[in-house]
Amino acid sequence: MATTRDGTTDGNRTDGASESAADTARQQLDRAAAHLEVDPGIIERLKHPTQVHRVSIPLRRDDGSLEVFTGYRAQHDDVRGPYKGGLRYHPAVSEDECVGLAMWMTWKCAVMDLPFGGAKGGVVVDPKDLSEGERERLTRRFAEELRDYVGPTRDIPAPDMGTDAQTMAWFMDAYSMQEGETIPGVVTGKPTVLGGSYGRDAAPGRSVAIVTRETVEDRGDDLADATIAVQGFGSVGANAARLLDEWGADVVAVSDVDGAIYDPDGLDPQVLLTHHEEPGAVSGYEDADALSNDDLLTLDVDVLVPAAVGNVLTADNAPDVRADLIVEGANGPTTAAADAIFDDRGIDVVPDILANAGGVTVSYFEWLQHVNRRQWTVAEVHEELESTMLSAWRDVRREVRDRDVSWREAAYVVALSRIADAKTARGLWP
Ligand SMILES: NC(=O)C1=CN([C@@H]2O[C@H](COP(=O)(O)OP(=O)(O)OC[C@H]3O[C@@H](n4cnc5c(N)ncnc54)[C@H](OP(=O)(O)O)[C@@H]3O)[C@@H](O)[C@H]2O)C=CC1
Ligand SMILES: O=C(O)CCC(=O)C(=O)O
Repeated sequence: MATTRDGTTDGNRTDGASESAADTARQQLDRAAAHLEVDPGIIERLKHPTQVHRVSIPLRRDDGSLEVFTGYRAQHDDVRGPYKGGLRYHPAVSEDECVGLAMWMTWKCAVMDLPFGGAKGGVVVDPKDLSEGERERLTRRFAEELRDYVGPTRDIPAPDMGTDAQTMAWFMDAYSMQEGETIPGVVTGKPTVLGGSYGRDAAPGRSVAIVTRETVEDRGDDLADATIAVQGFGSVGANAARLLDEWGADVVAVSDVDGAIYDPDGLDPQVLLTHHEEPGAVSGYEDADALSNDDLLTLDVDVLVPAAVGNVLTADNAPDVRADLIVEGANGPTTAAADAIFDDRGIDVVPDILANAGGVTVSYFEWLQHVNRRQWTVAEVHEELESTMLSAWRDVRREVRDRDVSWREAAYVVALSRIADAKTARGLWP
């Protein structure tokens, strides 16, 4: 059983809630399927991953001792293209969490109309407890253990929580050494010197900001008048907060794993540093009020952006949430029970599979750049991302209006229709 950084010991949870990521994903699938005429066999099939690989990763620690870590790669569905999804290093990683996250990747790639399926993996480890050398050795051994299951046309990992471009470079190098040739296409989210795309690091946060801007304006409000609370000031949260601030919104609260800071007059996310930039900088910040991560979620703000871990919005705190709009930066921050409460309370929740999809979208751009052997400028990446996000956001909004359903159901309707059509066209799918 894993011990999480916040002290809980439930192997499937990051917050001790009773709904696992796979439970949530299956309940969301059932709710959305009710709006579509899809063969029930296809829906049943989509409740199960195609394969889950569990590997043991021996690591020689710097002090000479040997520790064995557990890693997973869940491959959910590949009807539309190779499996695609990140690798997470976090103490609460579990098989069940990887399965739920892999399911969300399948819908995310379909809602963005990308030619990929869904996968997710990770290692049960707190990367902050490892030296850089230990992280490199762990990643190389993980890549060796996954060698038979990944590849540019099979399954393409990318960064997620606790991993970054450097992790992808080590993974790509270890895989390439085993294969006997350089194979950059085995991962995306690489450093740009190895064929990575400009703008990939900031892309999930950028898409959260774009989706927030569009949805706020669609509700008839002005982004410049909006107050925003962001849970998690890491890759997704900090990039979203900085862009929203640049576009005129007031980011009044942000947090890291140790707690939140709040200033009703607005923080300056441009000067606040992430843990990666300076460890402890957010919770150690002194010119704002200190709050708990739980308190941040119930602040009286216009927009709440949960951008840290899963299952933070539950049946327990959903009745106390005061935001009018929730935009999911993290994967799976809202349990199905909380979703139903938000529905009843008229609080719109723009789902993860649309909001944070900028990451996998720029991963797709990286793949295109690799195939064409031409690197795009950051301006080209931003322009393409903006237009791809707007097109997906409009597809989903059309379903929200036409079917009078929630944003999550609408996004699932778009995704599921495309997946079901692909399964039907390929034929004999069972
Ligand atoms: N990176 C990517 O490409 C993508 C990530 N996502 C999702 O976004 C979420 C965040 O990922 P990412 O930004 O990459 O991760 P990072 O590790 O860069 O940042 C995570 C942030 O959340 C904080 N945090 C960690 N644990 C907790 C906790 N228990 N309670 C509150 N805050 C916590 C961290 O604090 P501290 O700084 O102290 O560590 C950090 O500020 C995840 O759900 C991930 O799956 C979605 C799409 C793409
Ligand atoms: O870029 C990718 O392939 C995957 C990103 C990811 O893991 C996610 O969107 O949750």
